[in-house]
Formats: sequence, structure tokens, C-alpha cells
Amino acid sequence: MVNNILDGKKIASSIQSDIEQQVKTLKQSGVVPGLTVIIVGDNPASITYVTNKKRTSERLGMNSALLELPESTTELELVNKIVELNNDPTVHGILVQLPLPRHIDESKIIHAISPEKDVDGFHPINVGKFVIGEESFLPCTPYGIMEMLHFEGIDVAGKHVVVVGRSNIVGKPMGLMMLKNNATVTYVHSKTVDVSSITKQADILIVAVGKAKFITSEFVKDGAIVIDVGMNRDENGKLCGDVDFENVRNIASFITPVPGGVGPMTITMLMKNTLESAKKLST
Ligand SMILES: Nc1nc2c(c(=O)[nH]1)N[C@@H](CN(C=O)c1ccc(C(=O)N[C@@H](CCC(=O)O)C(=O)O)cc1)CN2
Repeated sequence: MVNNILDGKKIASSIQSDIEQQVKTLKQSGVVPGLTVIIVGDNPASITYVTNKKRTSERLGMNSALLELPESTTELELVNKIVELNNDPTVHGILVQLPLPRHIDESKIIHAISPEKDVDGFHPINVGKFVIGEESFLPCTPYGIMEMLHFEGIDVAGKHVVVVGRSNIVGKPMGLMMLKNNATVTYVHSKTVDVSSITKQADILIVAVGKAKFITSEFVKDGAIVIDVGMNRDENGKLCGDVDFENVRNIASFITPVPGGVGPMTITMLMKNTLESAKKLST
């Protein structure tokens, strides 16, 4: 069988080596990139992700802090913590792990983070800048997907990209990044009529719906590139994506696995954003 796997782990590792070198160089001028990750509550998946973020940033030579706050934390307490970090010159990146407990308004929290330290790229100022083509932090998952395609020499210009899902974190910015790179973009979402007739037109199909194995071969054109953002558990509790990997693999020209596809790229782009933030804030 041909190897058509887009290996996110391998690409992430190569980009991380470059980041590690740049961190070393920056440290020689007395600046140590600092990332603080905040988690509220004890969602097991979120704990895995924040632990990975802390470990990776430490491995790359950054200063890293993980603030683990109890589920009972109030919105005001969390905002106050963020304000403290906004004013701390040793912190270049602040990330609040999502989702937050239901009693905390996500939007208020994202607004509280200084746009200059918003390494997640979720603050409305960064979103707005990105939409009008100004330099800003880019959200890590779609940014990671763009970098992955770039690394593999895949040019998206003129391609029909279909994005399944329209979240603020992945779907919406994904389509806009593709547009910026001259792709023709279609969004498919929960109210779309006849989803498969549209996804079957995609040269590049990006799926971020949070439904295990939702995309089967009937949704995919022969030779399409399939990018799976999903992170679900199947009926046996095994990690799987939104794409039925074994079913789609044979007709895709390239496909990302879960795990080992988009996930490692997300964490890598967070490191890249933190490094860039440290460079900017220290000049
Ligand atoms: N503040 C944020 N919250 C969330 C984001 C985000 O970008 N910023 N994205 C997702 C979760 N996420 C990052 O936080 C994330 C998910 C998965 C992975 C990953 O590397 N997955 C591994 C498998 C991990 C496992 O074994 O469970 C893989 O795909 O290989 C990284 C980051 C929601 N919240």
C-alpha cells in the first residue's frame, strides 16, 4: 500500500527543532520565552493537552507555568489572574484551555487576555487583524494545518477546499486562511443540505465536527487530500477522528491520522506563537 499519511508528529518534530534553536539564540540576548497555561477544572482530555503544552515548552527551553484552578473558580477570579499575567514581563504567552466550566463566560475570558500575549489567536483584535490581512497571532490548529501542507509542498492556490464545521477555533479561521492563500472555499455545517454532494467536490477536505468517523468514503472524491481535526473516542474507547480512516485512506491522495496528525501541529504552532511573542515584546 502506498504511504499517503501526512505525518503530523514527524513534521511537528522538525519545526520544533527549529524553534528550539531560535529559543537558544534568543536566550543569548537575555530573553527567555515564557508561556503560562491556565486550566480550570479537571476535564481529563484538557489535562492531557495542557500537560503536553507545558512539557513541550520546557523541552524547547522556554519558561513554562501551568496554573491548575479548581472548578469552583469564579469568572472574576480568573479575570484577575489573567490581568496579573498581562502585567508580568516574564510572561509572553497566556493560554486559557477551552472548554471552560459552564459558569464562566468564555468570551469574557478571551477578551481579558492582552492581545499582545494571546498566543491562541482567539482575541477579537487578533481575529480582526487576521481577517483584514494585518500581522497577528494565528489560531494554532488551522495554522498548524497550513504549515503541514506547506511542509509537504502542497500548494492550495486554486484548489477547492471544503471545511466541515464552523467553530471560532478551527472551522471559520481555517476557511479564511485557505482563502488568503488563494483557495476557493466552501463551508459545510449542521444546516447544510446534502453534505456529501459538496464534500465530494473537495480537492482538500478539512473536517472539524467532533463526530467520530462521520466522514466515510461516500463523502470523499478520489485523490482528495483529507485533513482530520477530530479527537473522539470510538465504541471501544480508542482515540479516533471525524474521518473513518481505514475506509477513506484508500481513496485519499493524502490523509492525516488521529492521533499523530493535526494534534501535534496544534501544540507546535503554540510554541511558534510564544517564541514570536517573546521576540516582539522584548524589542
Ligand atoms: N485554549 C485552547 N483550547 C483548546 C484548543 C486550543 O487550540 N486552544 N484546541 C483543542 C484541544 N487542543 C489544544 O488545546 C489539542 C488537542 C489535541 C492535541 C493532540 O496533540 N492530540 C494528540 C493525541 C492526544 C491524546 O493521546 O489524547 C494527537 O492528535 O496525536 C493537541 C492539542 C480544544 N481546546
